Amino acid sequence: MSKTRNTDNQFAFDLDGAIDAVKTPPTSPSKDTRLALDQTENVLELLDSWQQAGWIRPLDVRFARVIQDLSEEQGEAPQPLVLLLAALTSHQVGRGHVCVDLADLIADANSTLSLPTEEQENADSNLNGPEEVLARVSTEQCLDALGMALAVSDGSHTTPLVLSGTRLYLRRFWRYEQKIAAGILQRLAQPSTLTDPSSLAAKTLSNALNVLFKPQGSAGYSVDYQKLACALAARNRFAVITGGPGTGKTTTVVNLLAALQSVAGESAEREGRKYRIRLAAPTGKAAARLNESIGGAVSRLPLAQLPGQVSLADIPTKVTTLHRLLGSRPDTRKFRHNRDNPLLVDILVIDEASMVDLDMMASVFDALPANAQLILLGDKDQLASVDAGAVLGELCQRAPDGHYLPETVQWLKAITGTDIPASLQNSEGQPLDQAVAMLRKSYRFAEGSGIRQLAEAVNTNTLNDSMLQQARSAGFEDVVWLNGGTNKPSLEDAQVLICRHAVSGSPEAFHNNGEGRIDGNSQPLPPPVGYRHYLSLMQDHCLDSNSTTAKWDELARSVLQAFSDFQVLCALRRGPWGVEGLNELIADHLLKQRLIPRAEGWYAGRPVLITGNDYNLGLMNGDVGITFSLPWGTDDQNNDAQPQPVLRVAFPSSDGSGDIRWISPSRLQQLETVYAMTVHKSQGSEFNHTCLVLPDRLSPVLTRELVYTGITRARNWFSLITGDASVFSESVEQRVVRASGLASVLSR
Ligand SMILES: Nc1ncnc2c1ncn2[C@@H]1O[C@H](COP(=O)(O)OP(=O)(O)OP(=O)(O)O)[C@@H](O)[C@H]1O
Repeated sequence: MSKTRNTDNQFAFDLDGAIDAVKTPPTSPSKDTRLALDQTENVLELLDSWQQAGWIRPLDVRFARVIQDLSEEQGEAPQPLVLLLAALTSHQVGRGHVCVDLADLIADANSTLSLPTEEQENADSNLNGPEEVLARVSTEQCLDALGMALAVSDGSHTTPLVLSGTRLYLRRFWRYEQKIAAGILQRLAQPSTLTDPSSLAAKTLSNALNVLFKPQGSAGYSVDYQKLACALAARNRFAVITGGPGTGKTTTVVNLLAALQSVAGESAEREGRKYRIRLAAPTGKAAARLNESIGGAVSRLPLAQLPGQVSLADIPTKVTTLHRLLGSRPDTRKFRHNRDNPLLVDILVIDEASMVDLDMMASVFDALPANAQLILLGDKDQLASVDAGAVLGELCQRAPDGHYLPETVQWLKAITGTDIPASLQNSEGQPLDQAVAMLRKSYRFAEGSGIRQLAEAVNTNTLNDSMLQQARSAGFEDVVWLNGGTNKPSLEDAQVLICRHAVSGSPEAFHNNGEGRIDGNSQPLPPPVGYRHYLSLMQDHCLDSNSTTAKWDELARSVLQAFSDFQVLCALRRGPWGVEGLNELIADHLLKQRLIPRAEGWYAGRPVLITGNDYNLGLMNGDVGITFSLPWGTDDQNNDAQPQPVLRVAFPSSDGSGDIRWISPSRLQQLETVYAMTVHKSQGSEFNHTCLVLPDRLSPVLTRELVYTGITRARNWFSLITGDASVFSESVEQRVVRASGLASVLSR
């Protein structure tokens, strides 16, 4: 269809069906059926009413109005259906989708848009929902209307909306997707000296991998997936290594970097120059965690046995946040490093890549030199990023089945000596498949670990009665479903349970009272704890105004460490089962137990979560601090007065140095108390003991990915409290599917 300026009349034919449909809605005859797609005013009125009902954001309506204005400026009569689709596309981006697939929208508007949300569904509303408004509009009608609108293009010229097949994008997000796809494809197409197994580089790689990975003995895991992952990632300028908790992503990447430096050290072309490597993570918390684990892994490297004279200095151990790496600037989304000012780096490793949204990933590709290697690490099954996109999940969609081409299989055999299982081979595998590796064995959790079994069962949707029964009866040594025996506890009973558990961690509820376990290093594992653990440490210290800053720093470090031994996680924000309700409930209870001096405002012991990046203070979204009362402050109003205690919040420094930053509460802008944290916010963190609280009814937020992420935040102990026992299994049935075109662009 050619693009011409249109009048409403030209649309009459296309939209007849839609207008008709809205005049006689099939499902809700009592509603006002005049709101229709025949007039621009009607659609704008409808959008306004959806906004007033809280179904869509003011931003979504404004976007539709911008499209209207642009159309009018260009002498085009704004098309009602286009305005509606524009607002819905904007709404979907707000929900984390990259685009709207019109075919999905038309097939099932309700579940595609989640409008009205479950909470709003029960409200007494006379409104026509999208399902009713779009009933009998076909995908073709949408495509025709968009095809004729001047505000829409295929991306080849600048328009606010881009249509690609049946996917409708806001231009910005289409551009991000294109940039990422181009960055990946151009890297996958770059030739590598490692491709020829007889080359010096390939032989060095093979030798290095044989030093780094000793032959595996245990039956059933004779394939060393870590070694395969290293080989695949070494060969490609773009690679992804995915795996569940404790599958050795960090260990693998350290070995990979050592192997690559070996290759560089032996390379005549590089004259022995080693690669410039940077390590980054999306949040300060994730960066700090990698910082902690990577140092140990690097120190265990058998460097002396590696070819190429690799030294400790060649393997970085400092992890930075992506924002810092790219050079974020206050008040702008643009980074200091970009295409015109690329990063000075040969290899960039990004950990916890599931948390990286489309916007940030596009910025990474923008700032990366064209021949720099990018390696993404992460757990593909975790929740997707908070903002739009599910980049890692999409890139790893095919990872479980490998899809390795015959030439990849032969190359892997030559380099690693490993026979790739037939189930992972595919003569029609795609280029991206050849650069994605999945780690399949957990080294952190023992075979019998309940955390591991529960996480796997949730992930594969194979939860069964016997497993649930085992959790209820403390049959696992590390998992307990505290009120699993009650199908529908009263809110009061559940609240009492949550409070008690939050204080003590309920060791008595675990198998053998949580006694007698040993950790991976054969050391005794202390029983699970609750918040009393860190609060007692704070109360029992004997520091005073004569104590040095170093002593206070040391105390803050141990209190912060103790705080990370327990965390209540929940799915929702509002209501008694959400962070807001639970934070209040737990704080009140801790006050009653005299563990904190007050339950509101600022007080010693208050744990806080930073909820927005503050570049001036060097604090990042996700950073956790604990409030202390320090004895050496002075009254700001009266300099001659005796020193008064002052409140300061202790944050661990994000550079992994172990330093403590003491910040005055008045300087902190965006934060919340964090006795309870949403599972979303907990991504990238890990706690010795995690308690997951699920509400008394299902909502769209409760998904398999959320439950899996919640369980896998637990290192040693996991407890579950439910408002309704069935919500646990029912949540696992629901999936997060984000609309996006990245996988499809990459598979072309
Ligand atoms: N091949 C291996 N053989 C024995 N132990 C291993 C192996 N790989 C990893 N480990 C051990 O398993 C534990 C988890 O490894 P690692 O931290 O590398 O996993 P990860 O996937 O990065 O974990 P996370 O889930 O925290 O991201 C560590 O104690 C590590 O030393």
